[in-house]
Amino acid sequence: MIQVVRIEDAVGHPLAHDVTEIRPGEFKGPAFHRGHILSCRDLDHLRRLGKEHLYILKPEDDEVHEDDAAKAIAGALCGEGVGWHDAPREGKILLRATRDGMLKVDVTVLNRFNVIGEVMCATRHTHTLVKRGEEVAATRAIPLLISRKTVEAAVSEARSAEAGVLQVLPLKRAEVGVMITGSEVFYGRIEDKFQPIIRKKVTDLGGHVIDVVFLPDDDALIAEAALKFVERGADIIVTTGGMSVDPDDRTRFALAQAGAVDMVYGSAVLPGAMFMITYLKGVPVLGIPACGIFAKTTVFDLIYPRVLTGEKITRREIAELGHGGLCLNCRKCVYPMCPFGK
Ligand SMILES: Nc1nc2c(c(=O)[nH]1)N[C@H]1C(S)=C(S)[C@@H](COP(=O)(O)OP(=O)(O)OC[C@H]3O[C@@H](n4cnc5c(N)ncnc54)[C@H](O)[C@@H]3O)O[C@H]1N2
Ligand code: MOO
Repeated sequence: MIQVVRIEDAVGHPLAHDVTEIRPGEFKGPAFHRGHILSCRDLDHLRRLGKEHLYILKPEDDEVHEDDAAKAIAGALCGEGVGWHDAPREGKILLRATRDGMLKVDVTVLNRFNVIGEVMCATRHTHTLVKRGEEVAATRAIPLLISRKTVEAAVSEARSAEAGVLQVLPLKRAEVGVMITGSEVFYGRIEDKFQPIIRKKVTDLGGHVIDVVFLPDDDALIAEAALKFVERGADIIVTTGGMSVDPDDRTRFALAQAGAVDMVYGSAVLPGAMFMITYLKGVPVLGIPACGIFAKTTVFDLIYPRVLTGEKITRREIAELGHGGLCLNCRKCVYPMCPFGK
């Protein structure tokens, strides 16, 4: 139950909720905290905040205070690698990464949770790379007193996500084998431009390049080199070039001959329509088309971190990249602070 009283009559009573003050460009936050015992000295301050009345709360059994609702739903939303340590502020809880890694949001369950009404959770995009301590989401109840049934429905919806609606998955420090294909590079007709690009992308995400091998457009040699990397214990193999439509583009055929399975060739992303991912004796092999030497960011940057979390990439995961998968080729690339891959 909520009772309204004039602020003068609330003196000596605890505040029912945080009272917000906003001074543009200067401050936004609680001027008074829930539980603060109101004194005469507070009255002018409250009037400056536009408050002439306050609530006295007497929650019924079937009602929950916003702070308690926020704690219940936050607990239900968090999976591994996500948590919070601060008390609710103005009824809201900020959820943070408790380790470095990739934020994974169960968007389907998040949408079902937010459709319930009277509760909300706003998140960063799924698959964003985050550092320990960074904000990943925030959640709260909308009313000051919310029905217990609604909180229970929200908690149960959030828990329907097996691993939690929000997780931060650690990235494997991968040992990566790199195969640079193309007879023009192998025979020295042109200088290789791929090696430094791949090395940087691998090391930036904590990986180590085992070796870089150069190969002509020859099925048998490409197949043999890939199998050798598997034998040498590579966690991931990256191949470059030879991914499009001419007869010398052999990489995907060579890998199939080597025994690679679950191959997805072609992606709903530009740059990177000619991308390939396949699995050779369980080792993911990522084929980067030659656009990777021209464009700073490609489908590789979207998929590679996911592979480092151990996610199995199928046609479905590649297809889902189509929405938001068009890079605008900005003069100065600011990825990931742009719509690409979101
Ligand atoms: N008629 C069509 N042409 C192209 C298509 C298509 O569908 N129809 N796809 C285009 C797309 S999309 C891309 S991306 C590229 C993909 O090319 P490939 O991965 O097959 O690359 P290559 O044919 O082997 O080489 C293309 C170009 O890049 C140079 N290259 C390759 N590797 C290196 C390297 N390590 N260092 C320096 N330069 C490299 C190569 O010499 C060629 O000039 O195809 C489009 N074309
Ligand atoms: O694989 Mo290519 O992007 O579509 O240039």
